[in-house]
Amino acid sequence: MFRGVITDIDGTLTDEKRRLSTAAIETIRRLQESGVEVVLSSGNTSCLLKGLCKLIGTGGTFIGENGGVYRIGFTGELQLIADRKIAIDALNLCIEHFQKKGITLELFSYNERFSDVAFARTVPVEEVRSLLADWPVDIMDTNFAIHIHKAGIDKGKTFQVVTESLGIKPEEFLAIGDSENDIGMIKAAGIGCCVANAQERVRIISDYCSSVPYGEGFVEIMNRNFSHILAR
Ligand SMILES: O=C(O)COP(=O)(O)O
Ligand SMILES: [Mg+2]
Repeated sequence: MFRGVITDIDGTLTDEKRRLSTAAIETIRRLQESGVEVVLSSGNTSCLLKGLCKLIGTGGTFIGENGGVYRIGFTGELQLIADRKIAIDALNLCIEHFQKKGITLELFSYNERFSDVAFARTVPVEEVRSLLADWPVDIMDTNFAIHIHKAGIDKGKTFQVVTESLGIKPEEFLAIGDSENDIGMIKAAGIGCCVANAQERVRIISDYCSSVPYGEGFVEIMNRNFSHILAR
């Protein structure tokens, strides 16, 4: 029986417009109140995640910026896994490169990030990847944004750090996501799941994929794995 759930947000708890599924929120609340530790794990910023933990009703632990930051519970201090100097240098190269083409990158929450940078998918991610091919950075396409961070930063690695603090083994967690930035945690958990709208490279490494997309897919997988709690 799983003691924890680590879940992605955009595309997993939300719909394609990033609107949170109310059914998913209700499911998370019932799991958390029944003693299952629900951890939010996202490319989003820590300030958004702090609010989501409180308003959804998790235990307060989250991973943000694709693994660049995390917090344990509601009282933990925000922890930084890596600073973002190299990410900013890489971003500046991209800004210059696309400006020459008359394209201005739309940055997401630049001032609220500590470890990565993120911008709108108005440019081909493969062009960003080839531009930065020799840089010590990782580029993540989450279907909602393009992220650049120091090489090696990953939700899966930070998940291992978080589980140690929580005293719950990674194999006692169910992980669920939709995009390439979730692959590390999906592989590291006891069971790795994805929603029906997941990228193909996520589906092929998942133990189980829901039959319906987005937040309803999350609920389907929770009902399947926590029926002893949710079927009541
Ligand atoms: O921040 C993003 O780009 C997507 O966020 P997610 O990791 O919760 O899907
Ligand atoms: Mg996602």
